[in-house]
Amino acid sequence: MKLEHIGIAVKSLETSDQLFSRLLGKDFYKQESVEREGVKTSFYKVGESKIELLEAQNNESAIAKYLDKNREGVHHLAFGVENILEEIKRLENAGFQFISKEPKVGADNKLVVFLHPKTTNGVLVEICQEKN
Ligand SMILES: CC[C@H](C(=O)O)C(=O)SCCNC(=O)CCNC(=O)[C@H](O)C(C)(C)COP(=O)(O)OP(=O)(O)OC[C@H]1O[C@@H](n2cnc3c(N)ncnc32)[C@H](O)[C@@H]1OP(=O)(O)O
Ligand SMILES: [Co+2]
Repeated sequence: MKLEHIGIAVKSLETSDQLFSRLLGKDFYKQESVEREGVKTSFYKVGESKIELLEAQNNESAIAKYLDKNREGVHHLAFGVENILEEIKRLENAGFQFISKEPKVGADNKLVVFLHPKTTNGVLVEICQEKN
């Protein structure tokens, strides 16, 4: 398992891209929209890990709802695993609760599931695996 990315909820990708490019001294390597999640993302490589900036594309988006109640900032931690189905079994046996147990297509060529923050010490956790 590795820290695959840190997801940061932002109001404006354009504004935050300028800030993070200045902060990291590099531009995003990819921008991608995930229709199902109603988000547009920018990805920045930071060593072995990544920063994922997320802007809501509609009011139904989890990011929109999050920003209705919270200021911009760290939204989730994503852990990369070799086999997401095995990891789901291990985590379920370990007592963690999933928002949905069915892996879905995420951004940056991944399959993703999310654990509910009420079972992860208040931190929204994404589990992701490279799509073959
Ligand atoms: C997949 C594309 C991309 C990728 O990397 O590939 C992404 O990362 S997309 C990221 C955006 N999508 C998601 O976050 C999907 C999973 N999230 C959800 O399903 C919801 O956001 C959920 C279930 C975590 C919360 O939704 P809900 O409608 O229940 O919102 P509430 O405001 O009522 O929150 C309930 C409860 O959870 C706490 N909460 C909500 N969001 C977070 C968060 N990001 N981190 C920590 N805690 C969170 C909230 O404070 C409430 O707690 P309570 O004690 O009940 O007040
Ligand atoms: Co993510």
